[in-house]
Amino acid sequence: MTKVVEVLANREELIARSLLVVCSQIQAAIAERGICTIAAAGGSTPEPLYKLLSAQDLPWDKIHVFWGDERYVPSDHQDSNQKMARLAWLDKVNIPPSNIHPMPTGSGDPAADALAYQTQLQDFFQVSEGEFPAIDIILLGIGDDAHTASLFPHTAALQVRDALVTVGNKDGQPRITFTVPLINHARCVIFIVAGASKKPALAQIFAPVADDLTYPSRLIQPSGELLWLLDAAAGEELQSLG
Ligand SMILES: O=C(O)[C@H](O)[C@@H](O)[C@H](O)[C@H](O)COP(=O)(O)O
Repeated sequence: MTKVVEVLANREELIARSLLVVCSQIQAAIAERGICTIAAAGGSTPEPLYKLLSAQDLPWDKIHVFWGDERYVPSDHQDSNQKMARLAWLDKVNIPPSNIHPMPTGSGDPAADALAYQTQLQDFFQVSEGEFPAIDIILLGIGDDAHTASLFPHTAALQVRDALVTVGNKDGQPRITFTVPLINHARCVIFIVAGASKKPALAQIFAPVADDLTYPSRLIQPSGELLWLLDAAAGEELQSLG
């Protein structure tokens, strides 16, 4: 694993740097394999990045978009990560609809929808049961509680090691989420974190010793590249880490 921590002066510079990094990773994946697979993060931080991505001249027909997690709501719900990414980004670029792979949330059974997405991933990446595909880029954020994707502290999802996708739990509300092993098999994981509210969580995530189940982002230790892109409000005390 190669781990890089970059602290940018402010949120605007963080998003500008994130755009450069993501576009570079996309171009490298396409150059190497003719295709790029990228998993979008939810929440509010990445939205301005998605807006900038929508203005990029990229070979969208070679780019496949997945989601690392999804709230268990209809795709037109205000809380939908899919809806946010479509409005900010995917509705504005010439990407084939078949290149967009949203997490299903419509069956009324989160476990069934998680399994359905897992099957979609296995079919797309041509992997067998027990195998984990290497997604080129997985974008992540962290919560103030150090969760990432929908891997919340002290939830069952943190322990799942034999599935690609599972059911997350936020305060009793179901989510669909990538599992820790699927994220850790990515070629490149990029955390994009902004705001002073994330400082306490970052201190625990980067601490030499802390409880992984209490601070789930600690579990993200990919075999490939790990990039932490932070604004100073969140990461000023981590400047020297690499
Ligand atoms: O579905 C979600 O909400 C995200 O996947 C979640 O993990 C998010 O990345 C963090 O909660 C940070 O959210 P903000 O970017 O809004 O701070």
